[in-house]
Amino acid sequence: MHFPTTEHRTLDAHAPENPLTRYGWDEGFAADFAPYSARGLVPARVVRVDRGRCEVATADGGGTTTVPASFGAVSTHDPLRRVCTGDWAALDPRPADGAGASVEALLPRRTAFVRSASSKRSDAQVMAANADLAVVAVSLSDDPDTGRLERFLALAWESGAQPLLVLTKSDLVADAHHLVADAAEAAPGVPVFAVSSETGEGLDVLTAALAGSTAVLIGRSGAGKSTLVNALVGEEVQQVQATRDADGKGRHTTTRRELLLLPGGGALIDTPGLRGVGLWEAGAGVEQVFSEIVELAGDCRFHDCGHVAEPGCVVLAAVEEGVLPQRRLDSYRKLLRENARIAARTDARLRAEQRRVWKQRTALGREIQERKRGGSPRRER
Ligand SMILES: Nc1nc2c(ncn2[C@@H]2O[C@H](COP(=O)(O)OP(=O)(O)OP(=O)(O)O)[C@@H](O)[C@H]2O)c(=O)[nH]1
Ligand SMILES: [Zn+2]
Repeated sequence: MHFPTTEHRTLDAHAPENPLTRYGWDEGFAADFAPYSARGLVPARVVRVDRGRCEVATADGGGTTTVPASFGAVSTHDPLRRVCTGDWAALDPRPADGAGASVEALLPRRTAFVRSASSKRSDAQVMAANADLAVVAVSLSDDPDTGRLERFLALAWESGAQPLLVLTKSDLVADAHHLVADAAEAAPGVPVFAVSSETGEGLDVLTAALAGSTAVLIGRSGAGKSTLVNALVGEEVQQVQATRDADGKGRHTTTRRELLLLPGGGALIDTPGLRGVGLWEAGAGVEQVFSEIVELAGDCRFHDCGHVAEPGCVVLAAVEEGVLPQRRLDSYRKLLRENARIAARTDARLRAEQRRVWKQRTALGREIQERKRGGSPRRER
């Protein structure tokens, strides 16, 4: 049978698929969105944030729209509440005042990949929202740095997404098998893939693992992330992207921290190479990375055992018996300490913020008192 393409569409018995399904829209998000639908708002996925503007994909038309990244009545200084790539936004497509479309609210994030913005400051930075998978890319050609891998995995777990470990550049090593085994030891509960973007080895398996999910790709600079993204996205999608540009020029470079659709299904959020990653309140993530130690620790005599020299310490016994590598225990302690330091810094920041709010309130209180006494307020608020 042969149908002309247009007729084929109208004859199709199935309801047309919501274009946002490709972007990860599902029943759960639809349920969260119901109150916004009632207000005439439409769902949109943030595919890119850049200098106060964000690019969003909506259900109508094949393209994306650029709207201001700020939202809500109150502008917030809390970085965790800023629009970020992967967010689901409630968009007002046609505000009454005739202004352009705007973001009115964000759906609650299922997951958030957060790191501290710099090692010196206690700022959090959300790199990606609503990723189902957190793909940690590590090059097989680099000297293995298990400590760094464990740190990346702690962040990945902490995001709430399921971590995957992708060992890149497999074409550069003769025997990847033992390297894969070493990495797997540091990554309990994490599926491990060895791939080469050069030869294509392992890409089909990875493509299948990513299908139907939103994944965020993280890893240090030079790990081969861009090359992997290009290999996974392929020529075809780049062209689709190019033709949908309004000016018809198209983009030929991959913009970092952009949500890209994969031809095999699913979406991928690329992030810029992280020279180092600071943990951000990653206590739960650290416990996940060292789940075998946490499990052992449940049998230590003291429930607050530090696994240093305590009697009846099952963790130390496991090291003694050669079941648990000493390196793993050292690494665990190191990341716990680092996380505690960051938590303390965050507390200090919160205290400072509370002081500021308290000062404002006192000033406001004074103003009200003065007004009651008939004095004029000292400043407009
Ligand atoms: N042989 C080989 N080289 C690769 C492979 N993947 C990436 N490379 C090379 O590794 C280098 C770094 O790759 P990129 O893709 O730029 O790494 P990146 O992780 O995106 O780095 P940043 O952009 O700094 O975050 C480049 O010279 C790539 O050509 C691979 O599978 N095999
Ligand atoms: Zn112990």
